[in-house]
Amino acid sequence: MHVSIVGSGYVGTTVAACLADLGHDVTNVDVDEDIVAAINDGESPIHEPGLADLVAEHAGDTLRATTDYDAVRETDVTFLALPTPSEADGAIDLAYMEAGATSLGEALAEKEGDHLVVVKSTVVPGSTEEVVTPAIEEASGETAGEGFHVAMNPEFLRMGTAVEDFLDPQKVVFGAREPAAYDTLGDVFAPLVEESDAAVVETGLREAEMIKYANNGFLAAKVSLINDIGNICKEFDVDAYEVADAIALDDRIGGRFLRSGIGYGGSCFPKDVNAIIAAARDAGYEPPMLEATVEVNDLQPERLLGLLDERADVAGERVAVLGLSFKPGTDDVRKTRAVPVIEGLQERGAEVVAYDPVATESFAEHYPDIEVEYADSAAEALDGARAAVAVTDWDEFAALDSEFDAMATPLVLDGRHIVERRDGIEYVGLTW
Ligand SMILES: NC(=O)c1ccc[n+]([C@@H]2O[C@H](COP(=O)([O-])OP(=O)(O)OC[C@H]3O[C@@H](n4cnc5c(N)ncnc54)[C@H](O)[C@@H]3O)[C@@H](O)[C@H]2O)c1
Ligand SMILES: O=c1ccn([C@@H]2O[C@H](COP(=O)(O)OP(=O)(O)O[C@H]3O[C@H](CO)[C@@H](O)[C@H](O)[C@H]3O)[C@@H](O)[C@H]2O)c(=O)[nH]1
Repeated sequence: MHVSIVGSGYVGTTVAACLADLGHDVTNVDVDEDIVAAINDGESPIHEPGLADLVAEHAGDTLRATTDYDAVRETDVTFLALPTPSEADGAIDLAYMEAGATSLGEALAEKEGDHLVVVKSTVVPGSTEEVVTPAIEEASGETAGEGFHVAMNPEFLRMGTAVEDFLDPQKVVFGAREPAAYDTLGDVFAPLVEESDAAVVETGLREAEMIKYANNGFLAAKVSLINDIGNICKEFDVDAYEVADAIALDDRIGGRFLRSGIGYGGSCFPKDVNAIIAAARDAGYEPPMLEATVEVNDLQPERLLGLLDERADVAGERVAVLGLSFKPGTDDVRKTRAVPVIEGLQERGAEVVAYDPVATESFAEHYPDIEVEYADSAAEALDGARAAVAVTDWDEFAALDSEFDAMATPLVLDGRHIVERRDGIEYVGLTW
């Protein structure tokens, strides 16, 4: 099939390269000329394991990119993989969706025959019908269900394992109103569904939109619940990881997402939980569980710094921060827990020296107002430090050993259950 993907960021590039790999002919449309040039040069514009190989293999053949929306007319289906950021109050900002839908509509105005538009971005219930569809109708002069059709297909891939997750999903969700839309989506995903054990969920547009928020809300709440339990554990000198391992044996609970610590970050959980809370409030419902999810998450960095305060006054002292990315395996620093930790340390007058195996550059670019010293290795960060705070569970932090000997005082606060306890360090876990 001929498929176009509008927006070529983390999701758009991954989906495009994977669909090309599954045998489709794919065109990426993006406003960013550097991204377009990179893809056409056979290079991935983002860092994701396996993606560079797929882009290199298919670019110039069944994968291409352009800034020209007219290219969508040569395709049967267009996925919108545009940003859906937060407004100041956490509500979803649909401006990129509206702009993209308008440009798409203008291009479709001159297309003969059917076209399926699929919202891939994470949007609150009603957005596809009430914002995206009218924008396309207005710009194209066509009516949804006649000149073009609309569907919603949320994405569940994770950063760091995006290619693997997209190609081997547990489910694919097709939201639509017309049987023909399910059929077309079925054709796009057929090679993937045949190769994986993915369940196919056919549902309505609003249900598909909500499934994405329910998925992320549930997982974020699971992290906050184990953090809440972990904070209780700490008060009673109980190891929350031993507790988690035991409750995980109950398959109604399951073992995933039970790692307590400094909380969730990233471009999805914080944004999506806040967006669905804001949408619920707007509709007249205050969701206490999701509000508590955010509250507990905001508490964790301060809990860790509180444990530091009980042991050391870091004013004027060098403190090492280990990890800047929001999780291991990525250089993504959006909503990383490193920010509240560094800010909290600086409020206490500490001189922060930070180290991350891959995310230093993106952190410095993303947070130009945060002034810290960046180290080239964990050993360099630890050298002369009064204390160390582990923020990201990079494997290499588990292997640290004699590096701690160079600290001024070997006080190690672990926010991720990653540092190995050893003789000679004062080890403090957040929930264990
Ligand atoms: N990143 C993830 O892990 C993930 C996973 C699942 C769902 N999502 C959702 O997918 C959506 C996209 O997220 P992302 O992380 O890929 O975003 P991103 O910021 O990485 O990429 C968005 C791309 O859209 C382009 N763009 C902006 N305006 C445009 C326009 N008018 N026309 C064409 N291109 C335009 C940007 O240049 C950028 O390349 C969001 O709704 C997000 O919540 C993200
Ligand atoms: O037991 C756990 C598991 C995760 N986390 C933290 O939770 C955050 C999110 O982790 P993860 O879900 O692995 O990363 P994302 O790439 O943000 O993926 C989430 O967000 C995506 C965007 O919506 C969805 O597509 C994915 O399904 C969903 O897992 C990170 O800060 C993790 O450190 C914990 O603290 N404890």
